[in-house]
Amino acid sequence: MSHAAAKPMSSRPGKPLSGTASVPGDKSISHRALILGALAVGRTHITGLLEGQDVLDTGKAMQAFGATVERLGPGEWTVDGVGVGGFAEPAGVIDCGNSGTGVRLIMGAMATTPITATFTGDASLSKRPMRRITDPLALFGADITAREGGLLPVTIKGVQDPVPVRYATPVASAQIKSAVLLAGLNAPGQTVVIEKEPTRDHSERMLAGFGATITTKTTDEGRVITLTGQPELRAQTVAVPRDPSSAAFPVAAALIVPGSEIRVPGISRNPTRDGLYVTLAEMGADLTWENDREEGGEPVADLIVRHSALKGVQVPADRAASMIDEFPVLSVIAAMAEGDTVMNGVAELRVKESDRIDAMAKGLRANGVEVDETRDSMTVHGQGRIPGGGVPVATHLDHRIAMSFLVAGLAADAEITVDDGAAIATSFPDFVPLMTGLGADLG
Ligand SMILES: O=C(O)C1=C[C@@H](OP(=O)(O)O)[C@@H](O)[C@H](O)C1
Ligand SMILES: C=C(OP(=O)(O)O)C(=O)O
Repeated sequence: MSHAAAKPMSSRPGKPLSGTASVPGDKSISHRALILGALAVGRTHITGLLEGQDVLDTGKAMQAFGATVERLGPGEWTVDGVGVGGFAEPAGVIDCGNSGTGVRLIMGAMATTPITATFTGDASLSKRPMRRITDPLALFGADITAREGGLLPVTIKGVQDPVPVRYATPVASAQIKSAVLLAGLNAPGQTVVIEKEPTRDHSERMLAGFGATITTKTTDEGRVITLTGQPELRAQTVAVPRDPSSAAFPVAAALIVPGSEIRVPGISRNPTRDGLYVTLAEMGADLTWENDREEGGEPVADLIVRHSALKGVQVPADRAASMIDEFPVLSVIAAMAEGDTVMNGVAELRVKESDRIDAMAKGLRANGVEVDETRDSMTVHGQGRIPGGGVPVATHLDHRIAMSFLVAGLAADAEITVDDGAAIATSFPDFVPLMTGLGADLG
């Protein structure tokens, strides 16, 4: 992704949306399936893998560390793992492209093996904070150098005889938690992560699925996750469920385009990922869940969404982690609602692929929507309409900013343009055909 040419895109109001939106595999689970597959003994077989650039970059990295990663067909992959502690030293630099999850989890996975690796990424990833990962990895004994400010490129000299770590995450972040747990895999004894707010628990679920001993207890300190180090992970069959964060885009479009009704099958109902859906219900969204079931160790259901008259709400800070990637598109939905929507406790949005509070506020204002922001909150003054017709929105290599504004244009009074939609391929390569298949006018 590092040198992709800018790709201006636009969307405009049109007919109601209808049909089935089969969104791709979950990005978080896809990264973890490749990484744990690489650390297991035997051949892991994955179906429904997200073939977005972020995940493909993680697959390439696992190859560079000595695993064999092969594509059998669409979404169907195998990983022949090297076992915990079996990573080989990569011959070249590990380029994680646009992916915070990829780079941070892989740093954790290699830091307790006596090999050296250098990590880079694109212009967006190169601005994102890495000390939050390198600080706890240094506690295991890894020797780490970073560019000034704790930024990429980062070089990690993994430690031969790591010590286990007890670490309280300073911010709610599944990436920090997961990096520490993955490093703890090759440390003797028990590695403990404590998080005040629950964050997505895919690492815990999948580590248990691959045979690790891992427990989670809720205490006064928060969630205490304890992993017993040096397990033999055994290869698994992983069916990746569909991504609720990708589903948020067609769901949002159906809610705000008059006359729409769509079906979105197989959406995760994992409580660590469902904050957007809780919020939408409070706003008055017409959501019907059907066929509750389990897929790939995750609770899922099918969702039917109809266009709805929505009202603004207060989103509490303690819900932020469970919908952290959905705030950009929520701010579009909020603009189409009546009244103010206040999103609290969202400072982490400032260190994603872009400063998402700033990017959404500027793009919405340019398209006639009033927005206020503080360091860790954003308020959208909903007026039941988005005028649109603004100058092209700057997306800053951020897929979710691009998709959010393309959804906004479907319900705006006039066309909305983004300066660059190339980054959409990092998480949702078939976004355009999926949306046009529902009847949307965008591209
Ligand atoms: O662990 C993960 O797979 C992710 C965790 C979140 O990041 P943080 O841990 O930085 O909040 C999220 O924003 C990202 O898209 C995926
Ligand atoms: C923040 C995101 O991803 P990452 O941190 O993996 O780049 C995202 O997909 O919205």
